[in-house]
Amino acid sequence: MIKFENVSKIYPNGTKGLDNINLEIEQGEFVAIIGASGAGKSTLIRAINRLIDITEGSLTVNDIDVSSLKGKELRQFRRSVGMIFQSYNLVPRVSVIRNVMSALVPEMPFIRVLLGTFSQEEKMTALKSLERVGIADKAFIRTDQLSGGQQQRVSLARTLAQNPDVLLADEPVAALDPVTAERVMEDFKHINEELNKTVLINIHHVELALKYADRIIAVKKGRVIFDGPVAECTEEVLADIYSTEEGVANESV
Ligand SMILES: Nc1ncnc2c1ncn2[C@@H]1O[C@H](COP(=O)(O)OP(=O)(O)OP(=O)(O)O)[C@@H](O)[C@H]1O
Repeated sequence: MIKFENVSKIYPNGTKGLDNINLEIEQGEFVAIIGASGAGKSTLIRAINRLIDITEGSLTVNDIDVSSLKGKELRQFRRSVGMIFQSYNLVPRVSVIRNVMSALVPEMPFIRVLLGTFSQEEKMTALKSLERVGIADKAFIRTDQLSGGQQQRVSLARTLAQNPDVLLADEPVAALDPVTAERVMEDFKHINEELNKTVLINIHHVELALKYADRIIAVKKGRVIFDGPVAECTEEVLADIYSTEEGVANESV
């Protein structure tokens, strides 16, 4: 379980990124975090694997106090809470399978990703992860020869290969065309349902959030202003989420 208790984040310049967040997310949930630009979505998701430090409150993942982790413990923890970024973060000039295998060896030196040898078992694990997202046939192709959607699926396979309990994704489909974005969301859904991984996606596309997630958490000015099942996230709720003092923001629903 991921548990936020009275969590706030104040950035060094005084901006309040999170303002007294209280949340409980059970293992196996598929949660979409929505909200206007600057609402605090990235801050919330990045706090979970300590890419940012919270300034108040308590944040635990499976009873581990995230704020207290250091060094090796933190690195180990990050293997159980995988992160997928909008920009894929892959090594472009090596094969797809090498990118995936790099997740299997903690702190693998870059040179081993490029040139190193991998065991048969490592290869099989990587291939299984690629199969899970439907691109095992691309395993031996250079990563930079794949489309954006395929690269995002490699990134997903790489994270899966480290066998995390939780998958965090920060705008994973923002750079993709609508059809490819749906395909990647379907991959997340299968992984969530078949492997019981918790999935937390921070996403601008409300229609994708409503289609694939089970639970919606909406943030505004660092606060949770809606938390409930998709069915309860009505037009009125959405209008409130994206409303500004001047009216409904253009980028909204
Ligand atoms: N490193 C930082 N230093 C200072 N303020 C920051 C920093 N990162 C984010 N903020 C501020 O914290 C608030 C929340 O930002 P955050 O990036 O979490 O929002 P978001 O909902 O993810 O936005 P977007 O959808 O545009 O990515 C914003 O006011 C932002 O300007």
